[in-house]
Amino acid sequence: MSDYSATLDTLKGLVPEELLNPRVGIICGSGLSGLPASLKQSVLVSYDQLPGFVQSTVPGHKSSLAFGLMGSGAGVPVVAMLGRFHPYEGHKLSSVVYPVRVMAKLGVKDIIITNAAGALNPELVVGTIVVVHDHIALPNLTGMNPLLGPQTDLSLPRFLPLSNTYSRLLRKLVFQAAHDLSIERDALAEGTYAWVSGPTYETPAEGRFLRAAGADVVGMSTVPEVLAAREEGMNVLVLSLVTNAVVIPSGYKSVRDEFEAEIAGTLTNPGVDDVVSHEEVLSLGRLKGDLMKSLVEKVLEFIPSDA
Ligand SMILES: O=P(O)(O)O[C@@H]1C[C@H](O)[C@@H](CO)O1
Ligand code: HPA
Repeated sequence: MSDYSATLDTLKGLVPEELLNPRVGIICGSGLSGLPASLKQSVLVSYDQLPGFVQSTVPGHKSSLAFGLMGSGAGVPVVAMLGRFHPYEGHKLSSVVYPVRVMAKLGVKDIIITNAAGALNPELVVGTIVVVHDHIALPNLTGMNPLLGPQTDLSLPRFLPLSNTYSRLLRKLVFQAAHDLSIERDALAEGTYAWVSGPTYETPAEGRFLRAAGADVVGMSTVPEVLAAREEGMNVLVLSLVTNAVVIPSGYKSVRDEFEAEIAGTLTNPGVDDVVSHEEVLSLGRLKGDLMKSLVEKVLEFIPSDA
């Protein structure tokens, strides 16, 4: 059984009391660790100081929690993970969601989870921020669910409904925030996130499979955190930054056709296999980090204190 009290006691020794009851939790996705850059009264606690925390090992993820006040005016008390944990790093699912459970014990009511994701929906342009309204989690459907195991906390539900996972109120606030900030309409979309384990990116056929199943974007994180947050009773908002396209709209190009065109001397447009890289993912995070930051800050202004 996890010893949250050791983590909480350590935090009490490192973070001033007035910052220790954050209302909102934030998880920064790949390349998005600058989200809380303008925190007021910011206090950083590195994960290696915290019992129960593992380390983020992925480039673009820092291993620290940031406490502080975010947004305009007095600001909203938040705690932000500047780097997250992924199962593909070798972390157990219970470790991946441990910080979310700590956030719940600190009193977090609303959690804003961000990630970098590949577009499956060909209408989604790279750079779009997708407000996630649903998910498909093949790992969950095949027995890799962070809520599996003996029920150690009887106050939490054993059978968690997922039909209302993504808070309608918080999703609407994103569009209100975008409207207030005069962000162009096409910069935002709504969609379904498919969780895969990674660390491999999808083959084109896997991309088509996930698209056919109804997913708009795909990524290697988020869903475990969402499940733990919902189990803990938090309101959940997920924002996915589209960093690359997974399904190439033109689909598969036959190499036989290409060969035959080549020998007939009619080949004009030889096929190329697009590949995605983590560097590309991070560079999009840098490009769109400020937009994501202003959006999140504006949403914070609107979240009712009793939501
Ligand atoms: O932590 P997130 O989901 O933002 O990171 C994505 C998924 C992989 O960790 C990585 C692949 O580039 O980016
Ligand atoms: N697939 C899975 N995870 C990702 C991708 C992708 O194309 N891009 C960023 N994270």
